[in-house]
Amino acid sequence: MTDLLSGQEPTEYDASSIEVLEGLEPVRKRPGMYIGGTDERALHHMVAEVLDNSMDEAVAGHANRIEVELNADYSVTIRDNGRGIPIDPHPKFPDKSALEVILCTLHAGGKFSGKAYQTSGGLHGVGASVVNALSDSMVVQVARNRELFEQRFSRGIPQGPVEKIGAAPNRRGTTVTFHADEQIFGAHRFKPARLLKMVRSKAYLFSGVEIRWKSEIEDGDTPMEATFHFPGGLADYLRETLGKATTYAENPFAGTVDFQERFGVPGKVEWAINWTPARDGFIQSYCNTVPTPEGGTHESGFWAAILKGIRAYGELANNRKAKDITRDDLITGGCALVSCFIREPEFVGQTKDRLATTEAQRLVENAVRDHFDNWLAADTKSAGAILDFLVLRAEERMRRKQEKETARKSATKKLRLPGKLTDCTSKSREGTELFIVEGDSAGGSGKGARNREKQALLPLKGKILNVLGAASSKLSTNAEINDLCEALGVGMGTKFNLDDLRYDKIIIMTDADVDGAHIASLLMTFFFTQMRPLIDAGHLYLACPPLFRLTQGAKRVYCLDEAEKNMWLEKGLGGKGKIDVSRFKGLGEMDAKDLKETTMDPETRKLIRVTVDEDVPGETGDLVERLMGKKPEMRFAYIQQNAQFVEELDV
Ligand SMILES: Nc1ncnc2c1ncn2[C@@H]1O[C@H](COP(=O)(O)OP(=O)(O)OP(=O)(O)O)[C@@H](O)[C@H]1O
Ligand SMILES: [Mg+2]
Ligand SMILES: [Mg+2]
Repeated sequence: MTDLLSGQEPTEYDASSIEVLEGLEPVRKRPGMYIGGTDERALHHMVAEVLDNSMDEAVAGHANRIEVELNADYSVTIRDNGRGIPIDPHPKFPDKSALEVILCTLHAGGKFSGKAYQTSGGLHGVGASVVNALSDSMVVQVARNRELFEQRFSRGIPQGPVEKIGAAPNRRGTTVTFHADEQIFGAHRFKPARLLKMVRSKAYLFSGVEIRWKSEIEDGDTPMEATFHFPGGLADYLRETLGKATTYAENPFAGTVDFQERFGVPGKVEWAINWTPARDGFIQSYCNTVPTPEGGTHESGFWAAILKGIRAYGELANNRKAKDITRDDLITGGCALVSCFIREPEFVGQTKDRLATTEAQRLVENAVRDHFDNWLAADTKSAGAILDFLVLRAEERMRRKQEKETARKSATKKLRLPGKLTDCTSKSREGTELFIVEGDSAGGSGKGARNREKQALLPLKGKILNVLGAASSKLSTNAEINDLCEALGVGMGTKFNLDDLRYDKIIIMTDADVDGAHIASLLMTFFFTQMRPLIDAGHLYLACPPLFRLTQGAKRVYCLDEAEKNMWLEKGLGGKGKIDVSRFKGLGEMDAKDLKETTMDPETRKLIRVTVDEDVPGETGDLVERLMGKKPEMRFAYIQQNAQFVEELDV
């Protein structure tokens, strides 16, 4: 089709069509980057992306009904009665409809400026196009101006232009039907129960929408048809979640505050919380109806309001012990739902797991605080019960800490600690972390980067490699292994006792290269064979050091791998000038500040909890393989899979 030689006008083969192909290719190559993997969770996330777009349309006030249908062939249809995706030619690509640009181009969307949407879950302009790229068939129908249009795609490639297929006198909106590509997702299939749960929670999050569910596939007692509309919002959601459990407050503390009315900025927050002796506490938070399983600023704002409120109430009630209540006591004891809507939210990571917008903290805290004070004052019976319950929890926690402290003190007295251990100063195990680092150089910047009170460092020499896989008789005579055991305060194999463990988190921090992955996998194998309960109790973690630092003017980002780097290069950081790429060869090359920010500081780092999946035979072997593999996306896939383990609750 090139035409310089033939002298013909290049008509179809123009720059824009090239961009479309390049645009979606990385999505199929590295689905993990865009949809968090190729596993069951990622598959279900495909529905979330399309549903989120309809929810955005509803929250913006343009739709009040959404239908979600799981069809017999496992394709999914999502229909809304919103404005309909625009189908007129796109100003930048005049030979294409906006619909095609949206579905075939990354970072094309109507939610960047806040003109068409005020507080949307969508913000990257990638969701719909990613689903399109990963579907072997996608059909989009748009009813606009009394006419019905349709365009078909396969694996992100249009199968023809957008066409008018009929009249639509009484209807408007968008209908998307997609079938996930088995080349990408293999044998994973949609689970009706899981989809239903997602659909219901969306309906709870926005009372202005009615969501209809229909499934042609049976799944236990999951209904084949249902209609969800919850005018009671989160308060009802919480009541339903808690079921018959007795609660300290008869009615949950629940409410909603419009930021526009209160603070003059767009958005709102809705919340519901109650306390019960019947179960452990939990919090499920959302921003613009997108679940944020890792929390973030809206959650911290919420807890800050509750904490200050309860302490102030304790003071009023002359309960001196109220001041001992900490945020942890609240979190472990309270059952909470928080949903905020803000403009241009900033999330950490591609899958929007944690909210980063700093302003949200202040907005939510201020909004909730007044209401909480009033609520406590108005219902002194509930308030008293909650206060007593929380004080009790605080006392219990302090007693446990005291016990542990004495245990640790006597343990440390008996113990000889290895000379190269840089220990933390905290006297109790609670909240402490041991970073196992590779070599002395990384140890150097680690010392500057750590939090002295809570974070300890143990450098291990490379030669430990030779013995980690060995039988335990050989292990026990090895000096490096002995140092490791002494630092941890535990023995190996049958001599292992979890109660003696001197730290809360054991974090393997190796270079983000093949050697590093090798050492990490050997260490994991060691823990798996010699100290298995430590893994099962959730104490073992992997640090995630970045591979690259990109700077553009004043903007700076760190990238975990090549794919993420390429994504940023393509997208730009939003700063001025050219993008400068520097590659970290090893942890030792990073200065303390960078190391802290990217890898060690609990506020900004990312950690992977190491888990053992019982259902998958040979999982550890496989895991070692994957971590040792040269491909960064393998590592990423592993990260995502573990994330799934933690987040199962928050579909
Ligand atoms: N159901 C819909 N109704 C109306 N417009 C839609 C609908 N679905 C998608 N769009 C339009 O298509 C654009 C692109 O959607 P896409 O999901 O790709 O990105 P996004 O929602 O902007 O951001 P994100 O990648 O975070 O989801 C949206 O910004 C919106 O303008
Ligand atoms: Mg979207
Ligand atoms: Mg898009």
